[in-house]
Amino acid sequence: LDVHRLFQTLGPIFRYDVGRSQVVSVMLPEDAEKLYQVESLHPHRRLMEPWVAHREHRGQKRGVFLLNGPEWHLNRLPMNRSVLTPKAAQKFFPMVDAVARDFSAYLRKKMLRNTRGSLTLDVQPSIFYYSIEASNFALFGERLGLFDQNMSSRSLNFIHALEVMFKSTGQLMFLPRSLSCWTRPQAWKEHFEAWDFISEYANSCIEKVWQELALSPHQDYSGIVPELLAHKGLPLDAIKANALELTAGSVDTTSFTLMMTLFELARNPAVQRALRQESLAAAASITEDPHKAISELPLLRAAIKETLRLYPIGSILDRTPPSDVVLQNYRVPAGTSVHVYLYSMGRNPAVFQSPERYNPQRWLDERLRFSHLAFGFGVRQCLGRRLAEAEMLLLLHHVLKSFQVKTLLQEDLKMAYRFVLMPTSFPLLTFQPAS
Ligand code: HEC
Ligand SMILES: C[C@@H](NS(C)(=O)=O)c1cncc(N2C(=O)c3ccc(Cl)cc3C2(C)C)c1
Repeated sequence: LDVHRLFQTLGPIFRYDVGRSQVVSVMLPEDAEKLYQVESLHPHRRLMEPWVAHREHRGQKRGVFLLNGPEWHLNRLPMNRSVLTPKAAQKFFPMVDAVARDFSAYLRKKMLRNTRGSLTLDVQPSIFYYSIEASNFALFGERLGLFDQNMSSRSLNFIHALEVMFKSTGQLMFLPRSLSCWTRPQAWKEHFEAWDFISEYANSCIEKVWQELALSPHQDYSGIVPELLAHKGLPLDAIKANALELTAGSVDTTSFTLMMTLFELARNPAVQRALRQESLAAAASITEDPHKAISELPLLRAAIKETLRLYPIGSILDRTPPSDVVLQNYRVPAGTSVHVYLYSMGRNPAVFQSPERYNPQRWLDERLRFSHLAFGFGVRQCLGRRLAEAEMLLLLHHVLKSFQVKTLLQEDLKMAYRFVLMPTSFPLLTFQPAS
């Protein structure tokens, strides 16, 4: 938010020094496009030092997020095949769909317990459980049953470990370790403990699938990680490192985007009604083939883009261009770290008309060039994009088809940057059968 104010006083580009390193900050689509045009086959991102420190301390390999250069490329290609291609999506959409339907049934069951036939709750725990349940099923082919029993302690501990890891990341990522190990020793301790739990959680999921496949080689598709293990496109320790990123990276990202979408739909009933109509019309064909949600729900896809415009959970794109690049008439030398601020881009009236309005239709009406950057750009864009879209599209489709969501709160929510951009608090939402 400070950077957002800086752009308003300094203009669309500025440079600041953090210790020894310089960062150039931009927020216009044209500058993001220039970075895309000069990037190499292995686009370079500055690494998250606290995360790398943990991997080195534990002698663990790194996943694609923490790699650069040829090693990144060697990992990214087999990962794309199992996670990002339409062929892969065709296989895991039905698995996510089953979980989204269970979530909708779970809401209905709780609604029927209420004499007024409505359900008012803090939706955050339920949404977090949904994204863990859906991702675990798509990744490992196993249902955790989080909607059946009440809050399982193992998943609660996993969510808590992620929360501690993200919070300490936000505290440590802007300072060199040589400094922060003295100024924030407690944050480092919490950071490593959280990572140890997260790694153990993800590794136990992989060990179970590894053992099952070793004992009885399974022929047909049973999830993303079994596919990676069967294809042998990567050594086991590289698969473990990447599966850790997919497991841990699929919780807060989709959960907060879903929560912010439900909140905006609750305070924009006209938009919510239009989406309900679209979902009711598409319901039959999505029942027949859940992957059709991609083509049959254009307004809902636009609503997700609109949520990510106002609340980009990955709010800073980071590139180190391999050659000099001119941004806003300044020559930025090769090797300079450049940040693209999506929060400021999304709220810039020069880029989006009446930016404060939640208006998904804008994505269907206007030609918005290089303006949907919420998943990044180029070959280094978000690896989990298709799984994220599946989880968000299908949950919203099944919920909006059957229920209306309302809230008393009409004011904007205060957002905080804890590596993931997230709301500092979240209002009660009320679900009722769609009238
Ligand atoms: C299942 C895992 C997963 C999910 C879910 C996921 N991501 Fe990602 N995302 C990744 C990984 C892995 C990377 C690192 C890719 C790389 O560096 O090659 C990444 C990278 C990114 C980047 C940086 C891209 C770039 O060009 O530098 C952005 C932005 C991003 N994700 C946004 C999102 C958003 C927005 C969502 C959901 C609303 C999301 N991600 C959900 C796994 C995921
Ligand atoms: C929030 C946004 N930041 S970003 C990548 O744009 O700068 C983002 C987008 N997509 C995925 C993530 N991940 C996580 O949350 C996460 C947790 C633990 C691990 Cl081991 C790996 C991850 C990744 C980086 C996949 C984060």
